[in-house]
Amino acid sequence: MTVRVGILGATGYTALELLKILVRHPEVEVTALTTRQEDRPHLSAIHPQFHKVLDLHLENWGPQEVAQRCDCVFGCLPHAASASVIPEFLEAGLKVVDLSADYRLNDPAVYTQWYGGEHPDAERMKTTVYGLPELFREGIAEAQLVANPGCYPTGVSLALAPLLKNGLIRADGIIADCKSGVSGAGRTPKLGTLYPECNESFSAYGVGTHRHMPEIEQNLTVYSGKQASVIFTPHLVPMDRGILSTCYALPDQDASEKELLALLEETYASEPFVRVRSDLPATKHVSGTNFCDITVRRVKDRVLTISAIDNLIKGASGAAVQNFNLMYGFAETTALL
Ligand SMILES: NC(=O)C1=CN([C@@H]2O[C@H](COP(=O)(O)OP(=O)(O)OC[C@H]3O[C@@H](n4cnc5c(N)ncnc54)[C@H](OP(=O)(O)O)[C@@H]3O)[C@@H](O)[C@H]2O)C=CC1
Ligand SMILES: CC(=O)N[C@@H](CCC(=O)OP(=O)(O)O)C(=O)O
Repeated sequence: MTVRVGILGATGYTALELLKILVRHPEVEVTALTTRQEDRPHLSAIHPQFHKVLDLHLENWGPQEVAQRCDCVFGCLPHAASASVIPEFLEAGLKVVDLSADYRLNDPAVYTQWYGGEHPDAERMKTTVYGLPELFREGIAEAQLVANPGCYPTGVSLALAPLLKNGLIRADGIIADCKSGVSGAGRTPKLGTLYPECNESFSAYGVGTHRHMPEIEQNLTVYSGKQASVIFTPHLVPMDRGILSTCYALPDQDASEKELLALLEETYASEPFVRVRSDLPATKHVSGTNFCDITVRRVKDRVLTISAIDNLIKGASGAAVQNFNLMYGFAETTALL
């Protein structure tokens, strides 16, 4: 079976990583790439990596033109822009994996509080399946629309959720201290991601206000059944890619480091993309892969988790293909290992 795939927002970084994976996918033919540019740029002019690999032009197509050529689309658009077009693809019968934040939260009021403005498709967001298979596999295979998780919430939730659910850490007082490479901010130019602004500099941003805080809390709360409260602080690190998340939690039971590690190992024993390890994860160990590496430590009166992902792969495009594989009944690891 060949699935005809389109990518919306094909000039960006997540689209680039998606294409690198999809050209290796035996069941996929890429048939549409969109941009707002009017001059039909060739793919190799936008992403020179595909010179003599994929002979396609990017087109300023709307949903109807894309829907005629595709069975499934990956949405690589900014939030709000995404939800303004996705309903048309769903009405045309296509499957959609949305990499934006538009369908991740399940409460429209929380969306309005953190993203501003009314959600353009509020009823649908309440019931959209959240595509983090290791924690919420149920429903992905049958879903027409899957909300791909945020990059920071992926690393943090995979590390903390099993410990919380099993009563090993408390739901209150959690701190998630996270560092991201600059590609996390996308390819669209911004002052803060210009080379002289971010090179040789390490800075916090979005302190107390970052929109991934409610997404992390939602994941932990839904998975564990306990109302989680998290202080999330992201930092920008002068590297291309990768996220390292160090999380601090109060123990709920006096479990040893060995017991904490054993719980994580047991939880993820059959998960191909989560590697629980006793040594310390690093972004370099997962760069270019769909792995999330996790460890856990007891330090004084705290439990610490440390996890590493590639923001563009397990934090975005790799996870999107993992969801796509589940939605079409392909082996979950297809094109990803
Ligand atoms: N970068 C990352 O690590 C991660 C990103 N994400 C999310 O994935 C999505 C894509 O991210 P990323 O690829 O990094 O972003 P980029 O900025 O690299 O690319 C986004 C693309 O969307 C198009 N676009 C921008 N604004 C609009 C608009 N108003 N209407 C329609 N199209 C628009 C642009 O294409 P053009 O100008 O050619 O029209 C642009 O190339 C975002 O929602 C992002 O938040 C999620 C997880 C991780
Ligand atoms: C370094 C950097 O800027 N990272 C981005 C990551 C967000 C992202 O891409 O996720 P969404 O899909 O939820 O927007 C940020 O903090 O906004």
